[in-house]
Order: sequence, then structure tokens, then C-alpha cells
Amino acid sequence: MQPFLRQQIKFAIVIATYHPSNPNALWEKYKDEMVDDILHRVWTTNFNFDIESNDEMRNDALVLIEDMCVLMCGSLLSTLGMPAPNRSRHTAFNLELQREKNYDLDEQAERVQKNVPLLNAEQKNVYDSLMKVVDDGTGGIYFLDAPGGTGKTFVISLILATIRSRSQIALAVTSSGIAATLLEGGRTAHSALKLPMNLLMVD
Ligand SMILES: Nc1ncnc2c1ncn2[C@@H]1O[C@H](COP(=O)(O)OP(=O)(O)OP(=O)(O)O)[C@@H](O)[C@H]1O
Repeated sequence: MQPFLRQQIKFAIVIATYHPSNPNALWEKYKDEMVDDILHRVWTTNFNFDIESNDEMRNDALVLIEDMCVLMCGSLLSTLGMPAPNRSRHTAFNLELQREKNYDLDEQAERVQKNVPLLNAEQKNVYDSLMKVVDDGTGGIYFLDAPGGTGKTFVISLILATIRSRSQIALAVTSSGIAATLLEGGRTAHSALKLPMNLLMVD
């Protein structure tokens, strides 16, 4: 059993098999304990122990409890006298989202202020063009190519910082793990987008 599910499983057993007289009151009493493990995972993933439990996490706990109740007694929480989870809001421990919302905005803004004036003409052209696409919301696919060491990563990092400094989300995905280490918040596309691995393919 995964240790982080223990509290929710115990709660589900009580609700699904003992049929307490007031399940809703029980949930109100223990709902904060139900998210302890979720909160702990969010803390350790984000290296930020200031994050507090929130409705999103409580909703995630309810979804887990309901899934287990359905397995145990075939009933949804609403029929067992409990609040129904909002499935459309279920984030499945949305650590990715927490992580992307967790950048220090001042730090990002400071980096932008310090580094934009350093861009050379070509870098500035790339930076301005891509930021315009972001600002206009037009989107698109852009390929940035230049000889090694000429500042591609520098520009890309600055674009990421600019977007993040505005509380917007910029995912940095790369094709290799080594490349991912060069960008703040960088992940491989396989990890970030849960791309399937073709283990039979030989490069
Ligand atoms: N405009 C700039 N002002 C100051 N330093 C810069 C600037 N552009 C790039 N650099 C620095 O130059 C070095 C090389 O830049 P960077 O790593 O971005 O190049 P790259 O094109 O991504 O290289 P590679 O293709 O080898 O990965 C880095 O130390 C980077 O911080």
C-alpha cells in the first residue's frame, strides 16, 4: 500500500462499512488530517514548506475517498452522506501545477530587469518576436538555431522568466535530461507530458 493513501483508506473504510450516523461531521472534523500526506508531497516536491492546505487538496482527498468507497461498497460519497467531490476540479495531486505556480515572482522579475538590457541585437529580436506572440496569444512553433555558445539558452531562460514573472505558466520541456538541467524548471518532454516510451525503437 502506498503510505500516502493510508488516511484516506481508513476514512473510506469507516464511511463505507461502519455507516456512521453523521459522516459529514466526521469529514469536517478530520478533513485537514486527510490532506496531510497530500500537503507533505506538495511541500517536498516544491521545496516550499510555506504552502498551506487548500480546497483543491481537500477535493483531491475526497476524490480518493470516493474512489475507495465505490470499490468497497459501490456507493458515491453523496449517497453516503458526505460532500461530493468536484471531479472536474480533481487535480490528482496536481504537483505540476503547484510547481509551475510556485516561482518567486520578484526573483523572476529581477532576472528580467537585469538580463533584458544585456541582450545583443539578434537575441533582442528573438526575445521581442516571441514575447509578442505570447502577448498576442497567437501561438505557433518557432525553431531557434545558432552556433553553440551564442546565447540561445540565455534568451530562452529570459522568455521563461518574463512569462513566469507575470504569474503566467511557461513549461520548459526538452528532448534530453541533460538539456533539461540547463533551464529553470526544465523537464524532459517525456516526463512533463507523460509521453509513451517506445522501448522497441533503436535510435
Ligand atoms: N547577452 C548576453 N549577456 C551576457 N551573457 C550572455 C549573453 N548571452 C549569452 N550569455 C552567456 O554566454 C554563455 C553561453 O550562452 P548560452 O549557454 O545561452 O549559449 P547556447 O547558444 O545556448 O549554447 P549551446 O548551444 O552550447 O547550448 C552563457 O554563460 C550565457 O550566460
